[in-house]
Amino acid sequence: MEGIKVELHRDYRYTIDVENGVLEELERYNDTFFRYEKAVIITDANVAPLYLKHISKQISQAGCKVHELVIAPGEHSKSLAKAEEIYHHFSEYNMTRSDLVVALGGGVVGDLAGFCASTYLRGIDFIQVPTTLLAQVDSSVGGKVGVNLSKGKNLVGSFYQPQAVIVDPNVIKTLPKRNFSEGMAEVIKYGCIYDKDLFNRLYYDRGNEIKNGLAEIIHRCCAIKKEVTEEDEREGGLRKILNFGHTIGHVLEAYFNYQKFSHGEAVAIGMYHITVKSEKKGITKKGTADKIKSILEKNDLPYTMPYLEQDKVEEILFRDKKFSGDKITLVLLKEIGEAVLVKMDRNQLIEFII
Ligand SMILES: NC(=O)c1ccc[n+]([C@@H]2O[C@H](COP(=O)([O-])OP(=O)(O)OC[C@H]3O[C@@H](n4cnc5c(N)ncnc54)[C@H](O)[C@@H]3O)[C@@H](O)[C@H]2O)c1
Ligand SMILES: O=C(O)C(=O)C[C@@H](O)[C@H](O)[C@H](O)COP(=O)(O)O
Ligand SMILES: [Zn+2]
Repeated sequence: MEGIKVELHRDYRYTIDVENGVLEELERYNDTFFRYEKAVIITDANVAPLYLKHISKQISQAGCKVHELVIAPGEHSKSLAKAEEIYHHFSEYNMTRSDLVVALGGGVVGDLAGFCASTYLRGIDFIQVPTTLLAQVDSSVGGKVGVNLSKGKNLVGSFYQPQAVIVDPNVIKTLPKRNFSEGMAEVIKYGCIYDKDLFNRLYYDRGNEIKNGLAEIIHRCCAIKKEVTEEDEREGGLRKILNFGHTIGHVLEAYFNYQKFSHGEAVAIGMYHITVKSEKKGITKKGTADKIKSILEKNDLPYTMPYLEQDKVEEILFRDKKFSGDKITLVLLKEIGEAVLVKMDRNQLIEFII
């Protein structure tokens, strides 16, 4: 019998607006909000007192009934237990497929709210309003949503694109310094894997230039992520480069039960450590790791690998999503601005990590 062809078109589009003050002018999105009967804004307890009231009012004024859900801040909220709580709230609010979820917060809120939106009723539209630097340059774009398990980062999730991403760099003014540095780790990542000019800008920056030019830097990072995810939405190949530093980073986060290192800090250590190793193996141009270290130091990010017990590391490491069978694709640098994907087995991987 002849095979049955199912041809699904993927002409899905969304806009990422990066603009200082855009949250003050949310009425620009009235037509979008008006399409929905109800909206549930999910945020955390640090962001709520700063921005929730204002956003809630703006969305209600567009004619959409608003519910507010405030979760505890921190990585531990990115869990199946929290997702289940949120599903119960959705059902109390009688959410239907003509309603909307708004993720107002950092990467934790975005990943969790996006995951709930992608799974409740098999999918409700959602909009990302990222409020950390990390979320503005990375997590709000590209559609990876999910939650952690104690055994590993983002082990449960899906690819589910937002309807819009609304980025107001002004909100970064209230972000604590440590959280700003965490976002810089992902900015540095983009420089390492894709954009030598961006890397050099960070490398030669003497202080205020980055902060003064933040909107432009956020815009550049979103544009890079757009290019990569448009070419490879579901991480079949190219998209893996966005995982530079993350193989080690995710191990560090889970190893210490998401308490010692934040995501950005763990990725910072991962980028430096893997580059030191790949320089030694002759894959990366000499001097690259030192350059990365210098930018990490300047941004108050860690780079030293803590002591880790090998069997505990292996238990987490071998669940990395870049494994296919017994081979993993590791993201390394050829030089600054150019990533390479290298396939290796478990033993070779251990050599890179320990
Ligand atoms: N989906 C993706 O593609 C992707 C990409 C990168 C990272 N991530 C995920 O993102 C998460 C990390 O995100 P994060 O670094 O934004 O952490 P986060 O969401 O925990 O936010 C960091 C802290 O900043 C506070 N905060 C947020 N906005 C603020 C503001 N404007 N003013 C004051 N305080 C504010 C939060 O309450 C929190 O305490 C991790 O779970 C990581 O795995 C996902
Ligand atoms: O969008 C991507 O693709 C990334 O890898 C971006 C990463 O910065 C991000 O931390 C992502 O959540 C990692 O995804 P995972 O699939 O490795 O868990
Ligand atoms: Zn990341």
